[in-house]
Amino acid sequence: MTATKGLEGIVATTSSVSSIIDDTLTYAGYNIDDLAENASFEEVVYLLWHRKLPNAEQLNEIKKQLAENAKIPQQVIEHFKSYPINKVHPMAALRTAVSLLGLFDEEADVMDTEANYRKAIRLQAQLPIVVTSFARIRKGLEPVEPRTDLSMAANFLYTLSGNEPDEIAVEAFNKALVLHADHELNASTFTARVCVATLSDVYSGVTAAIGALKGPLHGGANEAVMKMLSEIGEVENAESYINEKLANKEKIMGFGHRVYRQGDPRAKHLKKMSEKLTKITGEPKWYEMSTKVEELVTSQKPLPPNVDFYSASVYHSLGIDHDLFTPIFAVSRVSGWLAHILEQYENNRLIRPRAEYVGPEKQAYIPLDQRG
Ligand SMILES: CC(=O)SCCNC(=O)CCNC(=O)[C@H](O)C(C)(C)COP(=O)(O)OP(=O)(O)OC[C@H]1O[C@@H](n2cnc3c(N)ncnc32)[C@H](O)[C@@H]1OP(=O)(O)O
Ligand SMILES: O=C([O-])CC(=O)C(=O)O
Repeated sequence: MTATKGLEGIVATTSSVSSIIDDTLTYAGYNIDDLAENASFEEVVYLLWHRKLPNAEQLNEIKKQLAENAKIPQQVIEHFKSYPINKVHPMAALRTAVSLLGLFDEEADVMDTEANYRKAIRLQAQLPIVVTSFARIRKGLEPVEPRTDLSMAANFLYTLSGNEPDEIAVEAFNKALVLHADHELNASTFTARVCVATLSDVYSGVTAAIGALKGPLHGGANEAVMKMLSEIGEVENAESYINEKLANKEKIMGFGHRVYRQGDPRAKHLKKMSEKLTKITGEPKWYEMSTKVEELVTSQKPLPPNVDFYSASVYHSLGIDHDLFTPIFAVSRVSGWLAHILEQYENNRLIRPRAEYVGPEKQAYIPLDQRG
């Protein structure tokens, strides 16, 4: 038995949710470029869960279900208020809140297909409101109730700021949600599948996935990118900053990918948005600095930017706090986690690989009083 470090190249399951073939990403066969230009996030949620685009009636139905289930229990709000609030990372709060939501869902442990679908709707609807409520409570503000007449993208921005967002912001945020929704067997999705393959419940699967997304080698990279850009500060500092990092063999956040070799197809959409939004906000330096960093990294290493790189300046331009970037990733990616969780239940087998043992062998037991 020989281990493959990081399971690179190992095909661990079949799936019809999304695919990455020859650097092309599709959701249920639909190219991400097409979806990014045309689809609403709600359509994508339906697509991932049903593997077909909804007709008008089906789209209205899922929108209605999501809108009707968006309010979060008061107990979650009270829980947030009890935290050492400024010391808690919003991803930790989200992870805890999803676990808590499970306590107030009477169907949490009901395992039939219909009940699991209803839980998927509730989680998809409530996650954005969990994030925006936490973001407001830590600033001493009351949560804003979601509106039933707004899209998911608009409702997120509305419940975050309390003001109805403009069309450009909603369009950009919707596109970001579409682009982050699913990505084959990434680390958090794999985590979710491993968890529910024990026949554990949907809340456990999503809680586990949030934990995996939090790390800076995965979803946490978008916050780390903004930290790096803030440290660089001005375009003219980029060269010395990046060269020093590369010379010290430090990783540049937002670059590289386990699967893509030629580049992440989502990055170009976020790059375009970054250019547009940073101009609108009068802070083009974030885009200029980002393109300079891209030029410096790619001229020295075969490491194109991934989805996390330009999303940082996009979210910053929308006025979003930097530590909410990864929770926003989760607000979108929960759609993919749920699609994979439902798919896992439909054709389940326990996921239990092997380890190549590299420890000492044939040890004789030493009584406690004889050990050094
Ligand atoms: C949504 C997402 O999860 S997208 C990914 C988000 N994560 C990041 O942006 C963090 C930065 N990137 C990385 O850490 C990696 O590229 C990963 C985690 C995305 C992929 O990792 P892996 O496929 O395991 O590649 P691994 O980390 O083994 O790197 C291979 C080589 O490339 C180098 N490398 C990989 N990424 C980077 C980077 N961003 N900056 C500098 N060097 C890098 C490594 O140092 C290593 O070099 P070596 O062979 O000389 O030791
Ligand atoms: O697929 C991966 O390894 C990481 C990624 O890009 C994602 O989850 O969107």
